[in-house]
Amino acid sequence: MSACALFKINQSSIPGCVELLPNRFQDHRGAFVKTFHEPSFAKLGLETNYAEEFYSVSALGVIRGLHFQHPPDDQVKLIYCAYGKVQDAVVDLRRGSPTYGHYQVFEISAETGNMLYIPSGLAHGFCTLSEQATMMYKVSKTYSPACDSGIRWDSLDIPWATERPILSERDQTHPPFQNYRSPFVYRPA
Ligand SMILES: Cc1cn([C@H]2C[C@H](O)[C@@H](COP(=O)(O)OP(=O)(O)O[C@H]3O[C@@H](C)C(=O)[C@@H](O)[C@H]3O)O2)c(=O)[nH]c1=O
Repeated sequence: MSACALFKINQSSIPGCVELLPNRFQDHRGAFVKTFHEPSFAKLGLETNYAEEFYSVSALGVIRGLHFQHPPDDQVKLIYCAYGKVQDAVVDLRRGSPTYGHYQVFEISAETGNMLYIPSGLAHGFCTLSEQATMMYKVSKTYSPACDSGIRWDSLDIPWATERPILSERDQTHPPFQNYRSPFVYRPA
């Protein structure tokens, strides 16, 4: 684990993907958490330019994913859970990466306040573990329906918390990972 003044960093097994633990100021009113600080991100070598911010609200047992935007509108994502708890998963789609085709699973929760920094070239998805979960996103490129893509949530052996998830229609039609011809190429930092 490395640290800067505002964030502790846990490296994941997938190069470039890191878990951030922001400082949490707790008092008798509740908590105060800073989720983005440009100078700290710059010092940590993380993307500082975000083009959009959005959130989703999901019921227990929902899986959203596994999503990414392909080039030229590929995105870095910074995500956290503002309410509830999710099982989050990322998959490395970067050809030539030492972890190409590997996934990593994280538990992301409002209580822990942990965040995930997801570089371009990773597919992302999550399963809601609480009655409801609100997932917050900052992304480095705006939404591009033409580049918005996915691979099937169940095409790797990710140990999802549910076998019968609530899915969007679109998420039932993505190709499996094995059939996806990835345009992403790994570039070591
Ligand atoms: C992602 C997105 C969707 N939309 C629209 C399209 C659609 O009508 C509606 C819901 O879209 P989706 O079903 O794709 O929403 P959702 O399944 O929540 O998509 C998200 O999933 C997670 C796992 C991610 O990693 C995100 O980047 C994003 O892809 O919102 C936008 O207008 N802008 C956006 O940036």
